[in-house]
Amino acid sequence: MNKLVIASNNAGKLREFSHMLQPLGIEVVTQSQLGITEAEEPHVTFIENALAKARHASRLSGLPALADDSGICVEALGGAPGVYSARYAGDNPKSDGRNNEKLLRDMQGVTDRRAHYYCVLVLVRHADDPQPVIAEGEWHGEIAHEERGEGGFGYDPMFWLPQLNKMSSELTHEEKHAISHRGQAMKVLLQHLKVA
Ligand SMILES: O=P(O)(O)OP(=O)(O)OP(=O)(O)OC[C@H]1O[C@@H](n2cnc3c(O)ncnc32)[C@H](O)[C@@H]1O
Ligand SMILES: [Mg+2]
Repeated sequence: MNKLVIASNNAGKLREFSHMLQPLGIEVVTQSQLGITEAEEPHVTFIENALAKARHASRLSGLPALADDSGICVEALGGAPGVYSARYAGDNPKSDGRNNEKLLRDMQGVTDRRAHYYCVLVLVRHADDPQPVIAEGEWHGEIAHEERGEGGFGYDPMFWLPQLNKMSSELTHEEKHAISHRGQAMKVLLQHLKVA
């Protein structure tokens, strides 16, 4: 398998995937480059949404497809926004800026700031693949009291890493991949595929 379609329209994820996969000589094409529209994400679990996205892109492209479903889960909010992270402040249109503002508002006066990112990656070799390759990762930190930093995407300007004394938006690509939910999941996925 040397060509893959990435079943995502999130520019931040796509940047991270190209950093991770290009050095391995895997040719990647994005679903939007092939004119494939976004899949529905109607499910309440990350894994079901990731499978739906991967199968959709593979069916329409005829290629193996890699999907990522991810989000941030905040302890004090009972795990929200979770699977709804991309559309926390509404989906017309989805906006990282408005999501972060809403999260800051919802966390006003909350002292327990613990949160984790979760990512599940699903690779299907063909649309009806009965044995999708599945890998997951978690990354623990805290929700900051204000936004900071220019790197990353999504909730990164709010995700505080106490051990590093940094926001995840202040990490380089390499630093983020070494420890992030997506970096961990990718490492496991590549082990399954015997690529790395
Ligand atoms: O479904 P696709 O097309 O891949 O793009 P999406 O943005 O809708 O992606 P998800 O449905 O998986 O929603 C995940 C959201 O969680 C957030 N998120 C996930 N990983 C993140 C990361 O590494 N850094 C910052 N935010 C992240 C970000 O807001 C995403 O929009
Ligand atoms: Mg999505």
